[in-house]
Amino acid sequence: MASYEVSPSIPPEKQPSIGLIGMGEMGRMYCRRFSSAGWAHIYVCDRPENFEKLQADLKGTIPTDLSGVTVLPDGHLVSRLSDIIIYSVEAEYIDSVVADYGQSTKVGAIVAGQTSVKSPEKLAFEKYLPNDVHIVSCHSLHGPSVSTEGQPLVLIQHRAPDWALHVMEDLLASFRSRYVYLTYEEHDIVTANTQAVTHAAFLSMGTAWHCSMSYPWEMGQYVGGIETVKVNIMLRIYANKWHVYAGLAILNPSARIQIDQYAQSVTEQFKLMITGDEAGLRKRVYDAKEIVFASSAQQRPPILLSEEILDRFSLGSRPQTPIRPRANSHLSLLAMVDCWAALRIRPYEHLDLAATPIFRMWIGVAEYLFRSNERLDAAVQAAVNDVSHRSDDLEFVVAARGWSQCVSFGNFDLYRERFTHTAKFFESRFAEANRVGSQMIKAILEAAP
Ligand SMILES: NC(=O)C1=CN([C@@H]2O[C@H](COP(=O)(O)OP(=O)(O)OC[C@H]3O[C@@H](n4cnc5c(N)ncnc54)[C@H](OP(=O)(O)O)[C@@H]3O)[C@@H](O)[C@H]2O)C=CC1
Ligand SMILES: O=C(O)C(=O)Cc1ccc(O)cc1
Repeated sequence: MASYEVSPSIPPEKQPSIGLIGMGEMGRMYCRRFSSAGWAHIYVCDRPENFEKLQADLKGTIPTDLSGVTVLPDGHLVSRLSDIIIYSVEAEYIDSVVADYGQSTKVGAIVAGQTSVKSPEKLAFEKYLPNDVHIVSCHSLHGPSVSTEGQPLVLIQHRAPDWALHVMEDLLASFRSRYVYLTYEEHDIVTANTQAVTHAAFLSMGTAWHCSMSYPWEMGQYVGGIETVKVNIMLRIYANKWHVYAGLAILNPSARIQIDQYAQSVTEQFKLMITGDEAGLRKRVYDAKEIVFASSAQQRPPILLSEEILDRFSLGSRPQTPIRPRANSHLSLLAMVDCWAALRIRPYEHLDLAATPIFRMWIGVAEYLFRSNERLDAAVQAAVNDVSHRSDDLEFVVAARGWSQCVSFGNFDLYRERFTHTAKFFESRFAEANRVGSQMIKAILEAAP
């Protein structure tokens, strides 16, 4: 394929053909977007054994939207026919899938991967793709149910001339996403800082609540304001596919360092709490605040809406008479900022460049606590002096260390067990959480400056 105008408005016979290998959540989302943008030749496949089911699914659910789409039995057929190919398969399998289909790639085609972690994808593409095809990879930095509009979309021009990058830009233009140009290596460092460590915090919350056998928002406690954000995002993550989180944590060489530091920050702060070292904890918290928030936060409007507006997205029934929040140790947040400080991670730089919606909200929650010395002092006070938080905090320490150990062992089976075990505990709440969580994310993103 040579350079040419790429737009769904040119005659169909002049349009490039698009191939999608892997028709799970992300593959289907891309397929729907390409089809409704008017691209005329879209070839898609999943595993061969899913061929009939995929045909039925695409017919049954949205018949009118999916014009231009042809379902094929496997990736060889897609690869032979397509000028631009996007692999959207599990990170764990990218090597074997590209090993199978890579040799069938059409001469001169452009190949991309949607994988959340790029190190294995890069190796697989370099190893198995013929030299006469171009590599321009991509990564939409949001989940399949979030609108693509305005969200960061990473483009990686790896083994390709400039015209091939422009073809990808034109192909994806209808998404109205914001392109972020990175190398493969930069991508993995940024996403370790933003996604992997953030997920570790939310996964730990879920594990801790599961181990306490509690749905905190149904226990008559105050779960409004920033607690609402924590609960909604935790549920959103456990409602997603386990392999997405396992892949980006285990296969990203940088992520282990971040996740390990988070567990260490949690543990060290907890030790200050239980030894009654209020001055030590306060110093540690304020030192971290100075490093992470000193300049950036004060000049920006807050990310989150007011606590009252966040209350609207609370799960469960709301009490007649509002319960005021009890002071909380906020261990998960104190440790997040401690971890950013220890690793010299600058969350606001990532926010501007390549933040996922979840990372944006997580900074928002941390910022809410750290912007106010009054709230921060209350958290430190409660952490050291109010023993009623101890059992929750202890569960959180154990959970954070467990996730860190699991990732450092690189064990996908253990990760799946841990994830699905807790996901089951929360399963009956996913539908409501997805509905309310989507509204919350939309409201927060729309309010973003
Ligand atoms: N979900 C998310 O929020 C995001 C995910 N991503 C990334 O996108 C990729 C896909 O994720 P997602 O769509 O969520 O995951 P899904 O599990 O929903 O989709 C992956 C699909 O690829 C299929 N597949 C596996 N092997 C093959 C093969 N040999 N040929 C064709 N299809 C195959 C899988 O089949 P089977 O299930 O049978 O294995 C599955 O249907 C992952 O790398 C993920 O990290 C990126 C951004 C956001
Ligand atoms: O926003 C998040 O962190 C999510 O959990 C959704 C997500 C998951 C995987 C990606 O590669 C990109 C986005």
